[in-house]
Amino acid sequence: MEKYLSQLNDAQLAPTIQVDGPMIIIAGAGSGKTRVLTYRIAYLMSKGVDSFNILALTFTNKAAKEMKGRIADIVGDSEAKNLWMGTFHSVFAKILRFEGHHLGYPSNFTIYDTQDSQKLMGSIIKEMGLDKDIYKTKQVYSRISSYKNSLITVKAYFKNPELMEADAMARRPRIGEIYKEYVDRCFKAGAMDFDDLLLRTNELLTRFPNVLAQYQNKFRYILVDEYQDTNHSQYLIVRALADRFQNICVVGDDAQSIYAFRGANINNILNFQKDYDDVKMYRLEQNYRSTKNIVGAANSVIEHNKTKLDKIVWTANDIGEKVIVHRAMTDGDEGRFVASTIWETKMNHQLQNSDFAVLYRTNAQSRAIEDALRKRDIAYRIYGGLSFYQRKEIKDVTAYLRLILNQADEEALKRVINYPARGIGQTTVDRLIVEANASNKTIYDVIKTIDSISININNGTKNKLRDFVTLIESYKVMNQTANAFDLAEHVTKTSGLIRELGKDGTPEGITKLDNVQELLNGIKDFVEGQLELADAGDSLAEFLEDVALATDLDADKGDPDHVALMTIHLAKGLEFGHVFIVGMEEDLFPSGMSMNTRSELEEERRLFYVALTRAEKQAYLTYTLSRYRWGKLIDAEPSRFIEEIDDEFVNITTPLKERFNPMLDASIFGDIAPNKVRFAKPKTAKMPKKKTKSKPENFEISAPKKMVPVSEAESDSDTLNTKLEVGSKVNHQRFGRGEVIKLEGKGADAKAEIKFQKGDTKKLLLRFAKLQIMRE
Ligand SMILES: Nc1ncnc2c1ncn2[C@@H]1O[C@H](COP(=O)(O)OP(=O)(O)OP(=O)(O)O)[C@@H](O)[C@H]1O
Ligand SMILES: [Mg+2]
Repeated sequence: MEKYLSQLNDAQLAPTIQVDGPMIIIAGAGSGKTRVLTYRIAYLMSKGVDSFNILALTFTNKAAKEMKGRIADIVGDSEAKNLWMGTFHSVFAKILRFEGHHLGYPSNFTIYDTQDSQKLMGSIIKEMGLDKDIYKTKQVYSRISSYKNSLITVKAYFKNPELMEADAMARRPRIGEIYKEYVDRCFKAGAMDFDDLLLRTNELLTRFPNVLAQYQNKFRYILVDEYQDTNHSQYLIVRALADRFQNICVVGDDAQSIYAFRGANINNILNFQKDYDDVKMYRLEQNYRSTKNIVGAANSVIEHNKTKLDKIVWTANDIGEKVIVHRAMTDGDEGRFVASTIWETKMNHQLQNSDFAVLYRTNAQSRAIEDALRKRDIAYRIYGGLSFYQRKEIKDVTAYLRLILNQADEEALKRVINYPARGIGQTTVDRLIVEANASNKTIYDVIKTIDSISININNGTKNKLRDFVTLIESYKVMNQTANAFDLAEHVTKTSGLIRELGKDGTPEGITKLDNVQELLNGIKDFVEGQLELADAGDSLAEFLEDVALATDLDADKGDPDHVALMTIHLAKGLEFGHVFIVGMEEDLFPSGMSMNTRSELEEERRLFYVALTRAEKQAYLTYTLSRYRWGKLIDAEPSRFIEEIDDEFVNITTPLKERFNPMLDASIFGDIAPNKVRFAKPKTAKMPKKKTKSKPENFEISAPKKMVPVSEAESDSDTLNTKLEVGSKVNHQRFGRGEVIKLEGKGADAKAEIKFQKGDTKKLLLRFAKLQIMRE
């Protein structure tokens, strides 16, 4: 048997080595679904399935990358490279590059990200003279997006009186017209938005049976992770592709379906058995990720949902610590609790920042946490905010690159036509747009033929427009021979972009310049990676596709040792040693907007289940008594979800006031970051060599000849005395036996430097070190 298969339990092994036919694995969090999917791919290849014939769809590009890396470890790099693996969006963007021409798209079509789409929608709303307070861009965008994901095309929309009526009732009777104009404009610009990547793939596979047959043959084995969160459009694509060979393996957990608000349909997983013949169903029950307490807590929560499949999740892992529930006064206090706990835990267990994650319901909650982490000098990273590639300076550079590839790209052109400023004003651009719409040409073509048309633009401006076209044409020429990096560097210099950013000497300006440099580095890496593959191909086009589909979760930028901050939605599928779920308050989590129906509330509960099950060792739940929301301090109440956890798995700590402790309270440090305090030279550097007079207060001594844990902070002070001295023999939970070589600090601040038998010397805060003292 292949060696890697021994890393699976029997229940996992069965679906892994089941080669043919439709199959579904429904199992709880942390039970190895993703591992099975990964190993199954390696197994298929070992059984002679050609790597070119396998398609694996994951929830994030990061997950695909990790999976591919793992498979490469088993089957070797060169084979793993042939696998088609990625998110629905990235895989189908790739197919549309090859096949989009059937639908009238150029192979170099642009992908509009959400920002581009919303900008275009905003300008259409403006051009149509609609009230922007009623036709709010974001709302119109999400409405149209939901039509697209339900495969309601413009044509279908206008055939459906109910939809039209619903929009009219919502005081937006002209949504249909906006929809039509938006679709036309994207098409004319040679652009697809995110929803198009699925909608057009569906259109392609439905309208062109030959194309469908070709991809059915190619993807003989299809695997889908996180199947519970597929939407209707994704569902149809998978069904169509798997229809011929029916070698489809989907894995998921109905209890982790959390994207209904974005069109995910839980019925896709519930009805899978009806969709195919002879579906093999597998269940995994053993959780390998979390402690018994975490698994127990998560199970007891999800029990409260009525709509669910019955599942068993158990673990053979340690019992671990109970889930800690902490009450804070305000969101500021909550942040300080998180930061100080991370700091102490790191110190006492010699952990990394990357062992911690802070999860929240809404992005707005990150600010208080960030402030507190910054004060303590703890490196963190926010995932899912504005991604690197969505920053203005980066979008400006990529807009030039997009325009070089596709001059029809309206959003790219509008971005750079007067940036850096070259005297082409908004009025001119508006006139160009009107002319382009009237003559059904692209804006770029209008400019190119500016001499032969009648347009109200003065000669001076016409010259500037001509210069702009000449500049872009010169880049196009360069693109035929130069690689993407050389081209991009040339563009940033000669377009005046770098000069423009350089004028701004503020720290923000400098950061922007650094970001542009970082982008260039990224392009360089990309190009070099491609050269390695001996596939220099159309490197610019591929780079831009990666950029358009990159989410912030995918970018591995900066110091990897950081605390991860993200919404729970984004944390799906991930795992961390220690997880803080903050803002456990009614109206926030569950969200105030999701308490009207049982199904909404149950989705919130599933979200909480996802959050809890990210933790391996320790989960913390925090709530506040009052919190700033919408600019006001409002009273908060603990979330109902806290009470839903069985008592045996939680430890509801005493209120903050009673826990007051100078060591933990950031205010006592003023501006000094505590981790600097930690490294500062102690004032009491010269400790007596032998019997020390200093008595760390919070320290309890064990009975003679017995190993007794030293109590923690809350110990009764009467029992706190110490005979601990230099030379004492101690035992530490993690580091084992050692000898005290130095003592310093007093009271809550007392530390001991201990030389452990394993060779390390560590300085530990006695208050939390849980030392056991060996007395002879
Ligand atoms: N048989 C096993 N032996 C040891 N570790 C395992 C085994 N199966 C899974 N694991 C580990 O347990 C953790 C959870 O596995 P995995 O991420 O595959 O679970 P999952 O079911 O996909 O979870 P989620 O529902 O959160 O996506 C991972 O760290 C994985 O490496
Ligand atoms: Mg998984």
